[in-house]
Amino acid sequence: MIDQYDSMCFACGKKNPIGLKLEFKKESDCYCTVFVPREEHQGYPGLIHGGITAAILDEVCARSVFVEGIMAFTASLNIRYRKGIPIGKPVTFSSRVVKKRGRMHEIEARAVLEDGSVAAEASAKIMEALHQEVPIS
Ligand SMILES: CCCCCCCCCC(=O)SCCNC(=O)CCNC(=O)[C@H](O)C(C)(C)COP(=O)(O)OP(=O)(O)OC[C@H]1O[C@@H](n2cnc3c(N)ncnc32)[C@H](O)[C@@H]1OP(=O)(O)O
Repeated sequence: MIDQYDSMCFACGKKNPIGLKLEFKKESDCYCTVFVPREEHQGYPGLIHGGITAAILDEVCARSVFVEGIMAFTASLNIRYRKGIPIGKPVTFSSRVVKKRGRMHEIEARAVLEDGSVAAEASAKIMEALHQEVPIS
């Protein structure tokens, strides 16, 4: 069912022709995806556009709630860009839940380069929707 639901998502939709087609996996205490930026994701020459980084950080945060079968929206997203992310090299984006209070999930995420250095960090507030109509099992 999730495939049907997310087919046109810019970040993860398998049918979105201009999408990033990210695939995610859940590990013990985090949720992650690996992305290799291409030239069309560039801002300054040789470096990924910060908006693409933001989109992936947003996705890895919100989706970590969504995969639990909870319809939720990003209420806020704060990013610290520490290093430029080069085109053509794998970047690992991961998130973890820090706190949950009521409908609000506080999530932290990071983008890590091949050499293990942190290129970007994010903190997000992901709010459960009032009407939970998520067509996933
Ligand atoms: C398809 C498969 C892929 C799935 C992954 C998709 C990933 C995509 C993730 C996204 O990018 S979602 C798109 C970007 N986000 C949005 O478009 C959300 C737009 N905003 C909203 O829909 C609503 O504002 C929102 C659902 C976030 C909250 O509205 P509600 O009506 O549910 O809550 P309300 O505004 O009444 O606030 C409830 C409480 O939370 C508090 N609150 C709301 N936003 C807050 C915030 N940002 N920070 C702190 N507190 C906040 C608010 O003050 C209040 O506190 P109290 O209960 O104490 O009064």
